[in-house]
Amino acid sequence: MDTKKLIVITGPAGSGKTSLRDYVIDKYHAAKVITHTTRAPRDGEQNGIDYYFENNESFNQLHLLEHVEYSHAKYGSSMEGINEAWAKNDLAIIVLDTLGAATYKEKLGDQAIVWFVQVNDPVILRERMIKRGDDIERVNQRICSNEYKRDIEIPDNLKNVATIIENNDWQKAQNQVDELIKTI
Ligand SMILES: Nc1ncnc2c1ncn2[C@@H]1O[C@H](COP(=O)(O)OP(=O)(O)OP(=O)(O)O)[C@@H](O)[C@H]1O
Ligand SMILES: Nc1nc2c(ncn2[C@@H]2O[C@H](COP(=O)(O)O)[C@@H](O)[C@H]2O)c(=O)[nH]1
Repeated sequence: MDTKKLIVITGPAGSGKTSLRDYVIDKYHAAKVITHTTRAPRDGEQNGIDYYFENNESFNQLHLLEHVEYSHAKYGSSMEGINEAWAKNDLAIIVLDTLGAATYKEKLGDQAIVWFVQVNDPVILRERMIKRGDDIERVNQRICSNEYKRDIEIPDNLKNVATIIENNDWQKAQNQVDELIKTI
């Protein structure tokens, strides 16, 4: 059995995927897989830490395992990125949209452990994004995007694959993650 595992965190924008990823990194020392995007950095985001920020030209030159468009920006991840993370720790972690999560499950099989983060009221998602400091126009544009609408609920192809993490309450979500980590 392969000892290297990849936790794939997916779910709606604002649900808390990145917060839970950082929790797993801080507490369990999982290695972060940094992905690439053409979207502009948010306040406080740093190149090479939060994302590799690309322009269209540099993005098109990357050798990616998968790539998607999400609310008018491009996102993509590479096998090199996964291997770099696995070189640091047998447990790696990546945040992806639901299309990417399905692709990883297909390509990595049991090595990919998929978690779908959700909240019980979508109104909370917008509030969290605004509170995070996101530009309101960009939040509104995102909410209108097909990708945002698609990822609000777990898609059929992930229903038998992903474990749902309820993130209405931060402490409860952390407790659920602690239990899940024990099963890996
Ligand atoms: N349980 C929670 N209760 C209240 N606020 C939360 C909770 N979990 C996360 N947050 C906050 O909500 C905001 C969005 O969280 P986060 O950035 O982790 O979401 P995300 O799913 O990664 O979003 P995106 O896909 O838009 O990048 C952050 O400001 C975070 O601190
Ligand atoms: N399929 C992929 N999805 C990715 C990748 N990197 C990030 N994401 C997902 O995109 C949306 C938007 O991200 P945001 O940081 O702008 O809020 C979100 O669902 C991310 O999980 C990737 O390389 N491939």
